Amino acid sequence: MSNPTIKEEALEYHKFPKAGKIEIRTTKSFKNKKDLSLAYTPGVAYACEEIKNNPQDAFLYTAKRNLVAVISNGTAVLGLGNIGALASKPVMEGKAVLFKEFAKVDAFDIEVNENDIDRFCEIVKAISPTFGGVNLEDIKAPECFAIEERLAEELDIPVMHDDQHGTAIITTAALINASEILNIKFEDMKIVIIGAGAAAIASANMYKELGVTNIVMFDSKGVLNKKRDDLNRYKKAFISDFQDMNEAFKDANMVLGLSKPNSFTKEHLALMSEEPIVFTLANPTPELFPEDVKSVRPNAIIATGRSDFNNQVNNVLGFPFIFRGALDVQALKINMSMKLAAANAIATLAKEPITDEIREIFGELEFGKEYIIPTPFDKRLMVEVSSAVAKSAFESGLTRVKNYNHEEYKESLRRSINI
Ligand SMILES: O=C([O-])CC(=O)C(=O)O
Ligand SMILES: [Mg+2]
Repeated sequence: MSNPTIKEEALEYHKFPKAGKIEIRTTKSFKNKKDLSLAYTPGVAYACEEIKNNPQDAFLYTAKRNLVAVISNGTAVLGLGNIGALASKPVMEGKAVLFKEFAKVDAFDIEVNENDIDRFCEIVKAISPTFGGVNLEDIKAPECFAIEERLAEELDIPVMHDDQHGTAIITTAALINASEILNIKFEDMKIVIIGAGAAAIASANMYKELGVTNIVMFDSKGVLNKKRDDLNRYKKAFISDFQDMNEAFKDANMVLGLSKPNSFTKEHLALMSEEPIVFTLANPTPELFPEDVKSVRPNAIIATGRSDFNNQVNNVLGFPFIFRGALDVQALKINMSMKLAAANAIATLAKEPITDEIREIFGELEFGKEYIIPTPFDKRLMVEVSSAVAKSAFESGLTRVKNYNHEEYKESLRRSINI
């Protein structure tokens, strides 16, 4: 990851003109004594009383309606590992920036010094009244699974572990389009997954929903198969009959890298089908760089998690818009149907001609091997993904709002970003 030019620039970026990347702004007029009496005492007490009598009114009188908590304990930060809560703060502030800039969602970053599952859940539950949604971030597996399951069950606001589902949704969108370009059916695919952490398990679960059955998964100790006696229940769900990497890669149609640099090699790629799908998503340094992939499989469909190559498969395409949609219908949960709706919306958008704005930033892009998913700057993501999520939440009966008009909602999203 060592890159001296960008390092200096990045540190300057974080430091000036003000330390960090976010600040709080007020949304109401606050100029005189009258404003003071409305915003603060005595006026504020009326809003408190309304909420006390009807908790639902918090969505009317407070920022809860548009506020997401980005919560981490810093145990699995990017590909940097367990760097602790404080050191994770730049990433969490970064997520708050993306929420705001891409989807107009307000987000507080909350770094929690707590690795124990029970205590972590208690902390999140205790602070949850503040928020309309909880985005769990960079929490290591397997703890992340129990934490998300419990919080999703016990809270009445949507909870999503971004590294699991944000990433899974994007890799699914990319897989949907890659398989269409290559004309391979999901049920005929052999998929190798390198890594068995949060994102890997969630991606594999979504691929099963698409109809993929032949998945072989590796963790840092090797292939997940019957011989292993050290697997937790999440990994056990993905044991296969394969014995090693060579056998796994033989004629495989896709490899999904969610691991670390060099966790598989060009020699492995050379065993794959002639036109494989190769997603090397370790951040910030991919398992293999695109030029290495191309050197052995020139016809591959390649994606990384980074913004400096084509096909950025990164959860930034998902979480801002998923929460936008979930917040707008006051969703109670984020279920599989909402996630699949998001993945399909992302996939479909890549097939639309790009806008002039995108052309100015990225040059010409056309649906195909070098452009399988939209860029994060595509404003239409907010319209398409958020509305797909909102509609699916409503149809699943998981919303507080009682009425939902899909076309009206889409129109309001378009208006809010002037497209
Ligand atoms: O932050 C990113 O680029 C994607 C992500 O969530 C991670 O790598 O943990
Ligand atoms: Mg993350």
